[in-house]
Amino acid sequence: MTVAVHPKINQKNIEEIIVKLDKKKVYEVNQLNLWYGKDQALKNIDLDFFKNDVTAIIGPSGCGKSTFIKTLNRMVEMVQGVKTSGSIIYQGRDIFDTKFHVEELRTKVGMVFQKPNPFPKSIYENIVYGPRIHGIKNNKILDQVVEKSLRGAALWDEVKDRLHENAYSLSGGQQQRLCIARCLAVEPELILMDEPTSALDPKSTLKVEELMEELKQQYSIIIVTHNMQQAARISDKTAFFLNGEVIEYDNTDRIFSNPKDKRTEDYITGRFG
Ligand SMILES: Nc1ncnc2c1ncn2[C@@H]1O[C@H](COP(=O)(O)OP(=O)(O)OP(=O)(O)O)[C@@H](O)[C@H]1O
Repeated sequence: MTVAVHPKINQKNIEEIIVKLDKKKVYEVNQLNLWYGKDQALKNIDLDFFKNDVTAIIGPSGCGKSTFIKTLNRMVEMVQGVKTSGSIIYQGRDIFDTKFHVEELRTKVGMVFQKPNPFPKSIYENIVYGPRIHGIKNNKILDQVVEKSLRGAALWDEVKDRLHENAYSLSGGQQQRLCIARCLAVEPELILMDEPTSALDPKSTLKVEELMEELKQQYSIIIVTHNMQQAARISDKTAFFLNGEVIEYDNTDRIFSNPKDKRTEDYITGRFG
């Protein structure tokens, strides 16, 4: 028996279709628009993010990368005069639905910022802060959370003998991994990272990148980065933003080897940005 196959379907895209069907969507962004007062910063964004993928958001300064990532956990609403339209579905639930409390969303979706921002407390207290808020009081359990989170952030071996020292005594790269550990301590499902290595030296950057490889086994990660090599090294998918729009979204190897849009090509080859 012969099976009729559409001429545009070949072995390669059959494999891609199977992978897509297999992968669970974590976020579905539909026709998202965002305005700061009268200025529109995001325009008609349609993007799907998949479980256990690292997705990189790239684009020139001011194109809306940070605004977009801060919309995913509703942090952008802290800015006065912000208006949005469209929908963002997280694991089947509309994040703008009043029944989906923002605290619950931010527990499921952790965030790591550009500059390491530990609390002015001990390493230990930084990690247990979130779990304590969630009602964990038992010291033995908190000790376990601290060890597990620091191991998860590849920092345990470096700090296990100084857990009660102030977090500010750590190097910048260690502080950033502490912030990742603090994020892991509340057991998120997905981690948003806004240029997490831009304030770090190359050695610490490499450590955080290696850590992301580990983390993606368990978490989905969406990362904003200015660093094209970093996007190419660590991500499965890449979205290229320009002037608040998504110009191209595809598998990272395709974006970097064979972009469809001339503007993507110009950006990744350094012609602007
Ligand atoms: N709090 C704010 N109030 C008003 N406008 C803002 C605010 N934050 C960002 N914008 C504007 O929104 C647009 C997108 O900015 P955004 O910071 O999201 O870009 P970006 O791509 O992350 O830039 P960069 O790479 O420089 O961090 C810019 O025009 C910026 O001026």
